[in-house]
Amino acid sequence: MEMVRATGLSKRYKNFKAVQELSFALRQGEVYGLLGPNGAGKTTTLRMLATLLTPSSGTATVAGYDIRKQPLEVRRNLGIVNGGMQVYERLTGREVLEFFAGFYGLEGRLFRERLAWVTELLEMEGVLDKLVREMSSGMRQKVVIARAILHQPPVLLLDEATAGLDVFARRALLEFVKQYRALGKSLIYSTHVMSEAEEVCDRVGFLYEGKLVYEGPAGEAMAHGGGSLERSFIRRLEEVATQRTPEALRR
Ligand SMILES: Nc1ncnc2c1ncn2[C@@H]1O[C@H](COP(=O)(O)OP(=O)(O)OP(=O)(O)O)[C@@H](O)[C@H]1O
Repeated sequence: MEMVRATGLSKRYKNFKAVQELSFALRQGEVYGLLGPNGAGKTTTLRMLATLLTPSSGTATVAGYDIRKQPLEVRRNLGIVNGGMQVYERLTGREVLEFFAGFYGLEGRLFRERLAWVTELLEMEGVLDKLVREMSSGMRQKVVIARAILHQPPVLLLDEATAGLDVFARRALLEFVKQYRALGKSLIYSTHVMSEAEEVCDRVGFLYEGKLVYEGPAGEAMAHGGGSLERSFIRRLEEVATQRTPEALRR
């Protein structure tokens, strides 16, 4: 089953084409790596899927719901972790989660059950009663992820989720990705860190200047780079860049 289906998804900022005619699918129970260098259009793509940005053309479905016509249903079925770890500095982890749970109508016993669920899944016992302003980056990131999955969305979008994390927090994040997938959930994992993609992604798409220039199973992509996803990625992007360069400049 397809949990996300993008069809000709595009975003223009004035005359600049940030995302061009993107078509791809996220299947149930897989981690799809959206891989691209800075500025390739990863964040723009994920924000459109999460109904935080309106596409210029094209559309997508999330869990079968159209992002343009059914944004509320889309939001109910999706969680997104993007753009830093800003959370309310003066609240404790528990208070942050209680606040967000309200948006999903999770109260009383249901909230306590979900809190127990995320606490165990993310190993965040020590974080709940700490003030956000006293938390490390890794602890903050756990709160950010916890708030994105309190409603147990079938689709989770992670945008450069390991940026700024130390080795332990990064490891915890990667293990969480695998565990969330093991629950039958579907994830889009955006990154430019190829070693992370090698570890957690089932399929990958290479995004370059707003276009999908390669898509395939992670193993196949690695094989194109002699066993290295990084080599495969660089090779493909160089190929595309060369094709684009006028003949005269190539000589
Ligand atoms: N609001 C905006 N107005 C104009 N241009 C924008 C806007 N937001 C993004 N862009 C441009 O669109 C392109 C794609 O940006 P986007 O943030 O989606 O890339 P990204 O792949 O997530 O990169 P990064 O890894 O650096 O976050 C970039 O060239 C960026 O400068």
